[in-house]
Amino acid sequence: MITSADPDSFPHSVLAERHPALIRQVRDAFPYPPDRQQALDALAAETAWSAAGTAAGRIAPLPAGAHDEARWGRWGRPYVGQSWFEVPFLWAESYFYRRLLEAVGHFGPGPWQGVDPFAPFKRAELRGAAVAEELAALDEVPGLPREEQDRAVLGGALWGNRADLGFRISAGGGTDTGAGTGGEGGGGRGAGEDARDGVIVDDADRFWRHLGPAGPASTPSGATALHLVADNAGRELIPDLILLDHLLTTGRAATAVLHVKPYPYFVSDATTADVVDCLRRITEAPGRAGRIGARLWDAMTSGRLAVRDHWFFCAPLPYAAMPDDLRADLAQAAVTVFKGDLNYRRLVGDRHHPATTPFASLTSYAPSPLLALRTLKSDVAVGLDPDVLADLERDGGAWRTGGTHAVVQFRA
Ligand SMILES: O=P(O)(O)OC[C@@]1(O)O[C@H](CO)[C@@H](O)[C@@H]1O
Repeated sequence: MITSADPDSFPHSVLAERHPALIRQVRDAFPYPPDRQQALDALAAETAWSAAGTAAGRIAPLPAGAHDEARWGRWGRPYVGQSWFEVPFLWAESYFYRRLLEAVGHFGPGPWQGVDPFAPFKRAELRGAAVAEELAALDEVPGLPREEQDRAVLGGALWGNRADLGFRISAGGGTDTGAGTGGEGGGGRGAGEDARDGVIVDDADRFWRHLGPAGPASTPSGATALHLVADNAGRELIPDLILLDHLLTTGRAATAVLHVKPYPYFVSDATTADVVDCLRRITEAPGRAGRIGARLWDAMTSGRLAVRDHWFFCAPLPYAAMPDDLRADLAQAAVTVFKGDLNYRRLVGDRHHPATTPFASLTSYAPSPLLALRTLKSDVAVGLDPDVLADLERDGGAWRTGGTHAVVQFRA
């Protein structure tokens, strides 16, 4: 199990550096009243790594009466009272976001109920020049041969995962709330970069073959719905929505389901409000993007594209432990696409797996065929060819955590 105990490890840097920076940024982005500021300060003190090289505080429970107190009570029983740095990394991060929302009053009651503390960063990114450029580039896609169109939309969704705002806090870019300038650094791929560069496992052809040219009815199960478990909003969710439009309009899927988070999470993870903001941004764009936006809007209003926000998507648990209702929902999918690093950690288990462990064996519990689209931003790596792994190790560098490499992994 991965923890943050080793001071030289990536998880340690997330807890000791990324989380305090995030608390400061959220505090600066809103005119919170004194009680909310004090709650943020208390969280910063509890979660800090002290100058003496030890954990400053111990994990506190949720306040009595919190709407999800029972659930977090169960999930946190082994960990409350311990050091944040000794418990599983996945649990610590997930609980940190839950506590941050508590501190800003997101769950109410009170005037800050429902206010997304990460909204200023997400909005700045949507207003940025990078999004405008990426939307304008869609005008060129219809001129490409069909296979290249497939590759372009899948590559957009894959590399869009590099544009996550939490990742940017430690990549040195910080987040930004300034109109027109937000979210320019550390984003997706630049013009002229081949979407296949840096892809260390590429099962894209198997995915397209599975869906079949004749449409979703030709998948082995006959299922016709494509499910996508979203990750970040903004520069990641826009290409995800474009991928869904592509799958619907080319007949690869009859319907689509987009799974989002029930509350703000991991800085920029998408909620229903973010889907609406992104859809509006696409719809308002000139050219082909605007037409795609209008189609997606129709698909949502007609029910061909559904949005769901199951509570399990913010749970600190691996997907192997998904509840029966979510399992039954995903079982209807021709394919479920899992986006991003955190979903990947939950898919295969947040553990120090040998990197050549087969992806299919670790995900055999999943109720439908699945495709993982992930840029590597944490230590977990599986399903690698031994030669590829040897090359990566020889080159050195932070290939596991730097967002420079990606995987497209399919399990039928
Ligand atoms: O799921 P995402 O958005 O691709 O990545 C989330 C992430 O940035 O957050 C964690 C650290 O906070 C890392 O596991 C991972 O790099």
